[in-house]
Amino acid sequence: AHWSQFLLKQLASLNSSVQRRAHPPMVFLKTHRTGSSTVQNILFRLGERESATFAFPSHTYQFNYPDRFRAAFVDELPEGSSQFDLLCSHMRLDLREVRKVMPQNAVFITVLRDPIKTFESVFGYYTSTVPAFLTAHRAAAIEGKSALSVFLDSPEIFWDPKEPRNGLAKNPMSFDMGFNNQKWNGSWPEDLAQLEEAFHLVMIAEHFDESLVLLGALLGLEHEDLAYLRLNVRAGNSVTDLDENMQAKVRSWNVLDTLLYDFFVQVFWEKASQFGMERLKAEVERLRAFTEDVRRKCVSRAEVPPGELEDLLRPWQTETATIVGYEVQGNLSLQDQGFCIRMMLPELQYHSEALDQVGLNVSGLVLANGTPSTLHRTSLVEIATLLPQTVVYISGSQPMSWRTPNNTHFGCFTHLTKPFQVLEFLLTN
Ligand SMILES: Nc1ncnc2c1ncn2[C@@H]1O[C@H](COP(=O)(O)OS(=O)(=O)O)[C@@H](OP(=O)(O)O)[C@H]1O
Repeated sequence: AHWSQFLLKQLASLNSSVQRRAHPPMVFLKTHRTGSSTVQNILFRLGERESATFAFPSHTYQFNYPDRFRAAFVDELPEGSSQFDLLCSHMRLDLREVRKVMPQNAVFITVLRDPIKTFESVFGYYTSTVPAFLTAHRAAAIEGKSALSVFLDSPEIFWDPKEPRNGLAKNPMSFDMGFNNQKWNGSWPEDLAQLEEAFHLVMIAEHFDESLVLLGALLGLEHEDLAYLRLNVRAGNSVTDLDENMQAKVRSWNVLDTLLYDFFVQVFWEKASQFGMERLKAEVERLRAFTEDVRRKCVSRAEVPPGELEDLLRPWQTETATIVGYEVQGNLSLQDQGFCIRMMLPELQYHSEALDQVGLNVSGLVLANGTPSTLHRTSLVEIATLLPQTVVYISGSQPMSWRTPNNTHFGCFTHLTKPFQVLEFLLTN
């Protein structure tokens, strides 16, 4: 309740100084395990501050992944908005469908990471949701070996290309970008050329700060907009060190991702040289100095294990990976607190606690009058505290989400430690 109240206050001050968007609309293709949550957090903050209209998925926090994106996956345009300004949730790209939703002048951005690091991270993080990985994990447990090395010894044994949930099991970045990720085919060069044309900037995780400077130049952003904390980081003991032999195996299993990455690294340096290499270097130094100050101001402790984090600041964990987070400094002014917390707020909490509060503010007033009819998207916790009588049920296919019976309101189980207790509470009240 404490945090929610705080965020509500923040919202009130936000609403009183609504700033219109000064940037072109934007699509950020959120690729998996590439640093994309860090970029998304920058965009969430920007969009929130400028009262952008987000194109959010109508269910949970991603667009029916791993299905290919369809315009129908997007929630309705809110009343009073003439267009979507920002789309930045996980999806498997379909350019034509995205263009149906976003304005014509939308800027397209994504981020790619070294394919070896990406695959190691995807494997470690999504072991239990990708069937190919899970089977290898079980086989390895019997043999007492590392799951990744068992998988890489003979990936084809574990990988059923017809199983849609195996999308991330081979060339995960190519999969997210909408390619046929199974094998090279004749349409690859053409698809790649099309992507190069469509994307104004493909950020490179290994040159993250350089990427941010280019992003800033593209969108006219200040250092304050670009300061960031690395989000969604695995604890050291969840990361598998790969020797050269393993690295070679990862590379050959993910040869399309290697092609994709190498191609866009080259495109990246072309953009950088158009910007000016000396200028880029100087800007990166300034951005780093500024970001260092912000970090000192905001963070009292980094790499905090999940068990020691506030619910609000605890990142989503998977069965096989521990994700660490941050503790916020005490003694900050309310405004600084709002800024710092947003910078460390994990994706799911940002969705449910900050962005959906635009609706909550309205509903808060409406609730006071006892008519919940305009209650907008909000978190289950808020509903539980504010409106214990509301009948909320869990939609069968999405165990992480809930919605009201008339389908007008939904949310995600995000920072709840014991979601089912809350559900029980709701049902018995
Ligand atoms: N700024 C920056 N630069 C480079 N790398 C970064 C950055 N921020 C996050 N990370 C690393 O990216 C991994 C998390 O990626 P995502 O947020 O895209 O993951 S997710 O698919 O949304 O779960 C995760 O990688 P691993 O720790 O190797 O798993 C993060 O450590």
